[in-house]
Amino acid sequence: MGFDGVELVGSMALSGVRKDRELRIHESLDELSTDLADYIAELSEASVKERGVFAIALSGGSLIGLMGKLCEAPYNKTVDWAKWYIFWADERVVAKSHVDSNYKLAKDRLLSKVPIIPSHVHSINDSVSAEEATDDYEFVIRQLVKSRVISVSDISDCPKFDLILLGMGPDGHVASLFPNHSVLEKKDEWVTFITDSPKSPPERITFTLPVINSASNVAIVATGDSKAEAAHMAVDDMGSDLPPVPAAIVQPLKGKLVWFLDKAAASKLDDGTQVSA
Ligand SMILES: O=C(O)[C@H](O)[C@@H](O)[C@H](O)[C@H](O)COP(=O)(O)O
Repeated sequence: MGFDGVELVGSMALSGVRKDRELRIHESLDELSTDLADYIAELSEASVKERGVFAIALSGGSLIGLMGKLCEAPYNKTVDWAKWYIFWADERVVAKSHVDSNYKLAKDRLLSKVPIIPSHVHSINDSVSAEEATDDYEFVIRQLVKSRVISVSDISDCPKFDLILLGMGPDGHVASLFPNHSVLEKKDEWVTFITDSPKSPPERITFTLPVINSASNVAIVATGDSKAEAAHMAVDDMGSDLPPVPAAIVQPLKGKLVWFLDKAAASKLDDGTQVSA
């Protein structure tokens, strides 16, 4: 089966059809962090109950700091960490010990503080080229789909992660899918790479849009004034004249999309005054 559904989702964004997503807008970063931790813990519990495992993909940036409450009570004790399998929706092509590494960020701030099984942490190979690391990573994911650690989508031939967590840049990029970049057109691969990222560092590995849109759950977490315009362009109906920002094309085919925003990032939304309880 091809990726026709993903193309349909793309054209829905272009034609301005109202998108199916939940907005969670918070007064403070503290409230947002608590809600994000609750959301992740609930999805983990549901997935472990249903499948016995929880396959979660992380991104880099401020998202990881905002997940920090997961390391604290009650989550550090109540989450079934041994059932977590960790992946990266995108990674910078640098050594794992490099300050720019998304793996290092997650390890330092989150993974080293909770009892995750080290062999369940599927980071990207940092000792080969971007192209080889991409092939390696897709191979690893294919093996884990075969062994059902990751489900497979019934409507695309993509893996179906239980949760993909994305940050969003001020230009509306998610993972390493940048606006007006040919990486947005990649449909036949699960994982791809770029060597000309507008955000440093230039070499990056990323899930493709079909993989993101095949997940059971996708969350986009964006905070601060600098994200307000991109959030507006991604969340609100922009008509058909403008090319959609990458975050606007994140529309899970069958899964659920939740946006976590603070008031600053939501300040330009058509209904951005609605703060979550
Ligand atoms: O490796 C990366 O650079 C990311 O995965 C990228 O997609 C990030 O999530 C956004 O740029 C938002 O980052 P901030 O939340 O730090 O602005």
